[in-house]
Amino acid sequence: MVEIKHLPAVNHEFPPLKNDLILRAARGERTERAPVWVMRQAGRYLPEFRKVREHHAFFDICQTPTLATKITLQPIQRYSGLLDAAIIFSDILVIPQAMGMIVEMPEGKGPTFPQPLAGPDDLARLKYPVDVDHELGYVYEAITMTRKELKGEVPLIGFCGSPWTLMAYMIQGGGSRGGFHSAKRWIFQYPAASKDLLSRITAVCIDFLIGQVRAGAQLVQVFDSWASELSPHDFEEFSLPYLTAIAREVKAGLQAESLHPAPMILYPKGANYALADLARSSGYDVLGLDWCIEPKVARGVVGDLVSLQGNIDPDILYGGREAIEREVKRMCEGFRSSSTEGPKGWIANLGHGITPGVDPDDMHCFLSCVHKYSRQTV
Ligand SMILES: Cc1c2[nH]c(c1CCC(=O)O)Cc1[nH]c(c(CCC(=O)O)c1C)Cc1[nH]c(c(CCC(=O)O)c1C)Cc1[nH]c(c(C)c1CCC(=O)O)C2
Repeated sequence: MVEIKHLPAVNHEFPPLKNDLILRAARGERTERAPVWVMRQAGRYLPEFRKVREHHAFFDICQTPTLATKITLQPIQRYSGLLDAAIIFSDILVIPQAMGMIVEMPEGKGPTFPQPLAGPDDLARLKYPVDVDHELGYVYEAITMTRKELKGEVPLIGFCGSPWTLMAYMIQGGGSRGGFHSAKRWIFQYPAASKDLLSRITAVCIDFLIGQVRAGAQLVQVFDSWASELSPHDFEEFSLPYLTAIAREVKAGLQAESLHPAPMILYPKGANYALADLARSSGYDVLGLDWCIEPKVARGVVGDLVSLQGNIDPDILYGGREAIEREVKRMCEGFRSSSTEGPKGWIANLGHGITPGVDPDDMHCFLSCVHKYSRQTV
């Protein structure tokens, strides 16, 4: 059982936590089996989500705490006893909205910014400074409500996008389909303005993550989903310093307010070349892996400095039950530190978010297989 040593400044009454597996794994401890959750576990592959979505616009759901709570709980209820964490229903793009940008989410089309940032002069259009608690207070409300409704079954994860990934959307104006050429052009043509923008986003991320913990989040994850667009050199210049600042300032902020020292997870998709540096000096407790690196190689690179999360290819969920079982078994063996003991410092997950076409029963199979194959054998 996890003991919350410091009383939060906002003293919410939350039910006692019954399953702290993910918190222990995040702290690098050995666990009797791997805790498991799945990125985008509350979303379009679930018919119960699509049903709610039929009646509400995407960001209306995010901004309505009762609806966000209901959807956050959907996978926890459907996969009763199989998931070891909930992630608050929201989106990384609420930060650009808080900074004054319009973001739309037309059904089935992905995010759209009608007026993306065209050049450095457009930075003047952004709110500055941003009153994060005011702009994103609805996320905090959803977190507090969800934490109560979870009744201590599993911990609740809060999150935000990384500065680089958010900058990429704010300039590109949409999803990944057309590539991120405009955003990349900024870092080469306007490096100073790019850094100005990255610093502004970083400040919002810091306040937002601290606010989420204050509201009841027990872990936080930073999604650098488009780290894969950057060369190792550019990652070091345009992503890493901002990620590091977030970890440092969030931890300092939590300590200053005597808040729960929520473990911090970084998911730097496609930046496996940076794992050694990230483990040594980024300040995150857990590094999320995509599927392009073998677990044993990743562990070899990071040593015991951090916990790891991941990392099965999400498309394995389209491969049928036999393939799911075979590949989960292989993943569990890859993360095992000895042939008999349970895993140490490992949170099982996919290597990226679950995709909309997955059959929810195949997700069930994935979760059950993690329970079965990650268990200690003595
Ligand atoms: C890049 C990114 C985004 N959003 C997010 C990321 C990082 C994770 C990743 O890399 O996949 C993060 C995110 N988005 C959503 C959540 C909460 C749900 C959960 O994780 O369980 C989380 C953690 C809901 C969502 N975010 C979105 C939906 C579908 C929206 C709809 O119903 O139309 C949901 C449930 C829309 C969204 N939002 C975004 C895209 C590219 C899309 C369209 C593609 C897609 O659907 O995956 C931006």
